[in-house]
This record gives sequence, structure tokens and C-alpha cells, in this order.
Amino acid sequence: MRSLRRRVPASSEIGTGTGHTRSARRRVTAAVVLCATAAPWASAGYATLTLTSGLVPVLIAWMTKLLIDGLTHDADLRTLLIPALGYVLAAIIVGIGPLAARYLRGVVDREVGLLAQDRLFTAVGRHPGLGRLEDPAFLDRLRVAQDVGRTVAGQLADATLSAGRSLLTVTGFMVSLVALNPVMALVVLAAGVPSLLAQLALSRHQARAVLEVGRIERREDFYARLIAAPTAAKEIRLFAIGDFLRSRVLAERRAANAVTQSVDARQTKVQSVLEVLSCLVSGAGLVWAVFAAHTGDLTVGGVTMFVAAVDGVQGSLGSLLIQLAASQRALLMFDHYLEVVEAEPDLPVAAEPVPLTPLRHGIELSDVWFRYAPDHDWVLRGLNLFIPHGGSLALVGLNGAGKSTLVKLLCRFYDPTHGAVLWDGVDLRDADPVELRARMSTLFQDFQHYDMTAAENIGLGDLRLLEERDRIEAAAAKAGMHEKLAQLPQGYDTMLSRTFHHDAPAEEHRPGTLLSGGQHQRLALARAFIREGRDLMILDEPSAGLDAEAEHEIHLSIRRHRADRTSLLISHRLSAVRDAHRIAVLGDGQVKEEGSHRELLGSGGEYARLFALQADGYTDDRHGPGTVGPADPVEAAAGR
Ligand SMILES: Nc1ncnc2c1ncn2[C@@H]1O[C@H](COP(=O)(O)OP(=O)(O)OP(=O)(O)O)[C@@H](O)[C@H]1O
Repeated sequence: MRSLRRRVPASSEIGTGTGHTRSARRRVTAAVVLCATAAPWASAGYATLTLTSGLVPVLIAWMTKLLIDGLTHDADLRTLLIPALGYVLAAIIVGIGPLAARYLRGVVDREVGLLAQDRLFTAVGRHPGLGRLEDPAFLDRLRVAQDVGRTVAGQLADATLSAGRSLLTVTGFMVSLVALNPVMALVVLAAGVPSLLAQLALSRHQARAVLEVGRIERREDFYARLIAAPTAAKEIRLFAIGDFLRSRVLAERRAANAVTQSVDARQTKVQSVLEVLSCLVSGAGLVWAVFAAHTGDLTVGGVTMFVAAVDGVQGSLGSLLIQLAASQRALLMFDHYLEVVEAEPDLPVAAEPVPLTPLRHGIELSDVWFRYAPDHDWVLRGLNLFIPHGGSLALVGLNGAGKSTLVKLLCRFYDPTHGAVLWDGVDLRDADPVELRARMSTLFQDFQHYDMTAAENIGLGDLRLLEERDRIEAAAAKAGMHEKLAQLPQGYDTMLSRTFHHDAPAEEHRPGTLLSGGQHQRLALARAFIREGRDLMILDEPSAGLDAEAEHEIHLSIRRHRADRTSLLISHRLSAVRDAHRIAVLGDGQVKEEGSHRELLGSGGEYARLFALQADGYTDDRHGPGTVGPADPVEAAAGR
């Protein structure tokens, strides 16, 4: 048996990704593949339109030159017709091209968004443990990835294609400019270098700002959702903390605004300087063209072409640089998406998992040490415990003793830091977590309520039974909820939510229903019961919110349900655990005592002390000695 296992990263140690910087080429390839997979025809059409539209301004400038030169040199009508028709064609492309491109871009964005979201949530679901979702850095990145995943691939393709289009335009005008004035062509190009550097620096700054704003907005969302959450409304009103929460929302918004404002200010400053530089260059070019026309070195059409070429090179060079910077920004943002999608699983998953057979012998926790992070205290310190097949084990212990942590280790949401959890001798690290969980039925202490129908709230326990109403009703009956659910306005189809309507036409909407805390607990229990016949049943505080009668009924039901089944029951109510085959008392991260109820009472240890304390609470203080608790205040006030 392996007592010291390889170390597994705790939640806070888990990096937010694969830890390497992807090359720009890899990122571009990933984005192109995403677009081509999601919307191949629309992507190809959009790419073609965007690239060909890059040549149109050059076409228009040349047609204008030919027309003007033809007119000033008395060319015949047929010679003039060709540039005129070329001009009309270019004008049509200018008019229709952007409309078609916008439509195709919409198609690409929607399809890519869908595929990107699908891949993102598949990737999140691929983590077998809870570590990633308890890591704020990962959650920050996930938030950005959700936002950018929908649009960034399209943006990236857009920026890259637009850059390609601008490059074509720049090249076209550059050829013209070199023919007219090579020195001027060089000056215009050289002026683009500082502009390129400035734009790239700006885009890196913008990309960093997006992550920072996302981090702030995640907190803002938390406060904003709290203000509107029905579950929080009672405390917010009672403690009068609405204004406090509102001030937190506003503070986060101000912080986010400050970040975006600083980005805007930097952008305005940089682009103003670049504009001035560009004006100086084109001003110098104009002076040269006027002199050249004056001395007869340039025709009137040549001056027009020169002005258009300088303007065209500058304009398209400017937009080329902006698009390059936008591509770089989109690549940096896309990296967050790829980081989430390509992140390694938060727990090591065996390449060839050892199959888990139906439980024969039992589950053993062997010298298990566990802490949530290296700088946290140990929760379990060399714990040894055996859950025998077919037997019921109860776990008791004070708050924070580590009972729920032990449940999470059994479900393999985390791996022990040292030691091992063994299923009939198979280390859970060597098994497939999905197979492990399919063999269990668990009611967590912090069970989930779903804003769905009553039937769905139970059927989610086993999706194969979602439509099997008799199985759902049987599970509800075992949890003592059948009558209540059957009497709801739409029976089991009633929405258990006041936040959402049933997925039906608006005129058929009827208000949903809310259940009481104890009824929710029974519903969660029904969800566990519908997973009948699993190898291990874990119930973590199944009756904490129940009234005395319900608790009694539920415990009878649980007893019946877990008879001859392997079960682990956690409860602070010691009356509920007394009939378990064995009871283990957890303390200081270890099993302090273990035995049957009778054995533990006889040994006079921690269990006996806790049991006596609880039993004392039920002693009638008006009958007999040894009473505990305060005197009846009503009687005291009446002077009795
Ligand atoms: N996700 C987590 N990250 C960090 N620490 C945690 C996490 N969950 C629990 N802990 C810590 O682990 C310790 C054990 O918690 P656990 O929930 O296992 O106790 P418990 O015995 O179930 O307590 P209770 O009786 O109150 O339900 C506590 O000190 C708690 O603060």
C-alpha cells in the first residue's frame, strides 16, 4: 500500500494554464481553424470580400488619373469610357461590399461564438476536481475568456484581413508614389515606424486593461447580483445593507472606469502625436508637388495622383498599423481563451484508468493527509478509516473537524496531499473519476437548489430518469415529498422558482412556487434516492433542516434505503447515527474513536460526552434533578 503519494497541486497552487506563451502563429492558426470549423463558407466569403475591397481605392485613384489625363489631352470617347466604367464598378463594390461583408461577419461571429462557448464550457467541465473553480486567477481568466471567446476569433480574423487589405492598398499606392517621387515614398514609410511601435505598445496596454477590468467587473457582478437576489433580500433588508452594497457596486464601477479612462487618455495622446506627424509629412509632399507642377515636371493628373497616393499611403498605412495593433490585442485576448480551453486537468487523470468493479471489500482511507493549500493548516493528519462493503458508517465531530472534506476526497474532488483513498484496493487516483462518481449517490451538506421544475429537481440526480415520472415520484415518496409535490399548482411540473418562468409561451406563464428550507432538503434527498443501487451512499447532514417528525420519518426511510448498502452518514444529531454499524469520531484531523454506539458510550470518551450534552438538552427541567438550561422566563416573570 502506498502511504506517501506523489504530491498534487492544491487549489491555490494550480496555475491558470499551460504556463507557456503561445507564438503569434499558433494563436492565429487556432483562431483561423475556429472560424473555418464554425462557419467555413461565411468565413471564406468574408475573407475574399475584405481582401478584394483593399484594391478598390487604388482602382478608383487610377481611374480618376486616366479620366483627368484623358480629358486634358482630348482623348476620344471610347478611351474615356473604360476608366469611367471602371470607376462605376469600383463605386458599386464600395457600396455593396461592406454590406455583404457585414452580413457575413455577423454569421461568422454567431457561429464562432457558439462553438467557442461550447469548447469553453466543455473545457471547464473536463476538470475533475474543484481546484480550478476555487482559484480566483482562473475565474478572472474564465470571465475574460467567456467575453472574448464569443467575438475575439472574428475580431482577430477581421483585424488580420483588414491589415491584409490595407497592405494591398499601401502597396498599390506605394508603387504609384515610387514612380512619382521615390524620396517621398521613403519618407512616408519611415514615418510609419514610430507609429507602428506606438500602436503596438498601446494594444499591449489595452489587453492588460481588459483583464484588469474583467477582474473588477467580476466583483461588481457579485455585489450587483446580491442586490437583486431573492435569497439575499431578507438579510439585505433586515440589516439595511442595501446602500452599503450599492456603494460597493459603484466603487467597483468607478475603478473599472478609471482603468478604461486611462487607456482612452493614453490612446488620445499617442494618436494625436501620430496625426501631427502625418500632417507634416503630407504637407511637405504637397509643397513638392506644387513646385513640380510649376516647373512642368508633373501633369495636373500627376498632382492629383500624387496627392491621392500620399493620402492613400498615409491613410492605409495608418489603418494597417491600427489593424496590426488590433490583431496583436485580439491575439493577446485570445490567449486567455486558449489558456482556459487548453488548461491541464486540475487533478492528474490516468491515461489508462483502472476499472472500478462493484464494491466487494470496502473503501479505505490510508494515512490520509490533506490541506487545501500549502499555506493552509492541515485538515486531515494521517487519517485511517475503513468503510466496509454493506455496512453503515457514521462520522461525527465538531464543526470544522473535516467531515465534509473527507466526503470531497471520497468523491475525488481533491486528491490527498499524502496517503491514498482506496476502492477495493484501487487508488482513486488511478481510476476514472466519472466512473467513480457513477458508483456513488451523495447528498452534500451544501446541496444545490435548481430554479427548475420539481420533477427536474429530482430527475437531475440521474439524467436517464428525467422523463420517468414514476421513478421520480417514487424517489420523492421515499423522501416524504410526494404528496406535497403532487399538490402543487402544476404538480411535478411546477417551477420551483420565483425568478424564472417555465419555458412556455408568455400567456401560459404562471408564477412558480418556493419550497421551505426543510422541503428543499427533502427534495435534495429525493435526488440522492433516485440514484438507487449505487455502491456507496453518502449523506452529509441529511436532516439538518427538518422538523422532529420529518427527521424521524426521514431517518426511518434512510435506514430502509441504506439497509445492506454501503453508506456513510454524517450528522451532528447523534440520535440519528446511533443505529449505524460503526461510528467514527473525527478530531484533530484523525479518527479519535471508533465503535458501535453502545461501545462508544461505554468508553466514556468524546462521543459519550457529546451524546450526554445533547441528551441533557432534552431533559425536562421541571421533573427531577440534573436539569440544565435556563429557568422558564415566563414563569420567572410571573414570580413563580
Ligand atoms: N474549499 C476550501 N478551501 C479552503 N479551506 C476549506 C475549504 N473547505 C473547507 N475548508 C476548511 O477545512 C476545514 C474543515 O472543513 P469541513 O467543511 O470539512 O468541516 P466539517 O467537519 O464538515 O464542518 P461542519 O460540521 O461545520 O460541517 C475548515 O477549517 C474549513 O475552513
